[in-house]
Amino acid sequence: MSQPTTETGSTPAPQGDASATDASEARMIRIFDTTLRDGEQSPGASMNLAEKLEVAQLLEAMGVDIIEAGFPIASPGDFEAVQKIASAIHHSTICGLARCADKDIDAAWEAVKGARQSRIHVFLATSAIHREFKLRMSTDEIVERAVAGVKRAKGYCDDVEFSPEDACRTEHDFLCRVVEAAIDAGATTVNIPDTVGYATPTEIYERFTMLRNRVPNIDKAVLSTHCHDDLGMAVANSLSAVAAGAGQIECTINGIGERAGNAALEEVVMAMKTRQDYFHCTTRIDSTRLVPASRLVSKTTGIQVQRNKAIVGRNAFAHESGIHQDGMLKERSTYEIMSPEDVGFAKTDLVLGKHSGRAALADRAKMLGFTLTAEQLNTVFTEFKTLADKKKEIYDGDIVALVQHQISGSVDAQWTLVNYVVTSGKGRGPVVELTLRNGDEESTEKIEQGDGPIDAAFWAVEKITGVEVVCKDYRVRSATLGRDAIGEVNLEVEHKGRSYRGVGVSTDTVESTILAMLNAVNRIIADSPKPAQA
Ligand SMILES: CC(=O)SCCNC(=O)CCNC(=O)[C@H](O)C(C)(C)COP(=O)(O)OP(=O)(O)OC[C@H]1O[C@@H](n2cnc3c(N)ncnc32)[C@H](O)[C@@H]1OP(=O)(O)O
Ligand SMILES: CC(C)C(=O)C(=O)O
Ligand SMILES: [Mg+2]
Repeated sequence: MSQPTTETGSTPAPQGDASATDASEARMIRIFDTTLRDGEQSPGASMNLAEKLEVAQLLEAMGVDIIEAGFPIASPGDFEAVQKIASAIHHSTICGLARCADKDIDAAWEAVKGARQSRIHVFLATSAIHREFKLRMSTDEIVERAVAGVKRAKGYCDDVEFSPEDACRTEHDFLCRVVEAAIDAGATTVNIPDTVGYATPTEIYERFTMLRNRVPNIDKAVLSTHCHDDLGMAVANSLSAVAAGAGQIECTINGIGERAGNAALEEVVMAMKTRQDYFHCTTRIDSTRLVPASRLVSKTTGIQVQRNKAIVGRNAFAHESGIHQDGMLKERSTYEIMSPEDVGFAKTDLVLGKHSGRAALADRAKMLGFTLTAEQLNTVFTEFKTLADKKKEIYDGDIVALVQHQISGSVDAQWTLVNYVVTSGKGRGPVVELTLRNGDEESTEKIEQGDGPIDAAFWAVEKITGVEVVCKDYRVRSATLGRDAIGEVNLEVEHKGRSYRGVGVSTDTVESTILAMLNAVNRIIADSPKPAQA
C-alpha cells in the first residue's frame, strides 16, 4: 500500500486510542460490528428479536468491541431488539444509530441506556449531492444540526460517535469543518463513511491523512472507517484507512449490508492478523469464531455465502488440484497462508475430483483404511479419473467403493464392458444394446426382453458371454450421498450348482448391474476347467 505524503508534506503518526508509542508494537484496532444495523439493511436480511440476540451473543463472545445493535427510531421491533441486546450483553459496547433529530437521539438513548457500555451514533450527510437533493440544507445548517445532534447525545452519554454520511464525496474544506465542529461538540469517535463505495484505497489513505493533518482537534477522537463494497474495494479501503491511522473499522459478518454490502469483518480481521508484519495492527477478535459467526448470520438472514468467499467460504481451505494437494501433503504452507483451525474450520479439505492426483488419492485411501500397492493405486486411479469425469466431487464412499471394486475385481477380467444403451418407459418393454470385449474381440447384442432394464441387462450379458446363471440375490445400495451418488450392486448368482459373487459400482444403476454381472461371470470362467493345451 502506498504511503503518500500529506498536504503539509509529512505523514503523521497514527492516533486515537489505538496508537502505539513504539512503531514496532501492534496497534489495537477497534472492531465495530454493524451486522445488526447496516447488515440488516440488506434487502431480505431482516432478523427477529431472538435471532438478533443470538447473533449479538456470538459477536460478544468473539470479542467485538462495539456492536451497533440497530436504529431504534426505525420501528418498535428495532427499538426492542436494541434494548434487549443492551441488557443481555456485558462486554461489548452497545450502540444505537440516530439521525440528527431529537426524537431519534432520545429513542437511541432509551434503547441503549441499559447497557454496561452505551454509545449513541449520530449521522448527517455532508456531501454536496446529499445536502442539495436529499436534505435540502445549506452548509451552515449542516454544521448547526450536526453540532446540535452530538450535543444532545452527549447530554445522555459520554461515548458519542458522529458520521458525516457520504464523507468520501464531501469537499475537503467542508469535511474538515464538520469534523472539527463535531469533535468540539463532544464526539469521541468520528467515522468517515464511504457510503456509496466510490473511493479507491489511495484516495482513502489521502483523505484520512488529510483529516489528521488539517483538523486541529483530531487527536481528541478515534478516527473510524466504514466502507461499502459497490466497487469491491470495501476491505482494501478499510485497511488503507487503518494504514493512514484509523483506529476503528466498521464492518459486518460475511460483508452483508446496504446494496453490495460492507467490509467483511472476517476479512479485515484476518488480513491484519495474517499480515501483521505489514499492518502492525491487531484486534481483540477470537478468530476461531469467524466460521461459526458466518454460518449463524447466513442461516439467520438466508443470505448464502459464496463457496469461494475469503476466510469463511466452503472453498477457502479446500484444494482439488493434484499439484496443490501433493504440495499440501508435503508442507501445508506451500498453498495455505492461514490455518483453517484458526478461523474455525475443522481442517483443510483435500477435495478429490477430476483435477486430483495419485498422492491425494493414496492419502485418502490410507485414511479410509486401505494401503494400496503401486499397482493397485494405478488401477484405482484410472477408475477414479473416469468416475471424476462423470461426478463433480468424489466422496469417501466413492473411494471405498472403487477400492473394494479393485480388490474384489482382482480376478482376471475376461469380459469387460465397452458400451451399453438402454431405453425403457412406462408401458414400453426395455431394450438394451450391449457391447462387451473379450481379448481383441468385441460382441454386441440387442435384447428386447425382460421385466425392466436391469432384467434385460442380465439377459444381454448371458447372451454375449454364453454363461447362464440363476440370480439368488441382488442388492443395490447407495455408496455415497447426494443426487450424483454411486450405486453399488452386489450379486449372488448360481452356475452349475455353485455360488458366485459379483460387485459393480457406478453412478448409473444399470451400469453397476452389468459390471456386477461381468464380475461374477469372470469368476465363473476363472473357476471353470481350462481346455487342454494342444
Ligand atoms: C447510510 C445509511 O445507512 S443511513 C441509515 C439508513 N437506514 C434506514 O433508513 C433504515 C431505517 N429507516 C426508517 O425506518 C425510516 O427511514 C425512518 C423511520 C428513519 C424515517 O422514516 P420517515 O420519517 O418516513 O422518513 P423517510 O425515510 O421517508 O425520509 C427520511 C427523512 O429523514 C431525513 N434525514 C435523512 N438523514 C437524516 C439525518 N441524518 N438527520 C436528519 N434528517 C435526516 C430526510 O431528509 C427525510 O426527511 P424529509 O422527510 O423531511 O424529506
Ligand atoms: C450511517 C452511516 C455510518 C452509514 O451506514 C453509511 O454512511 O454508510
Ligand atoms: Mg453504511
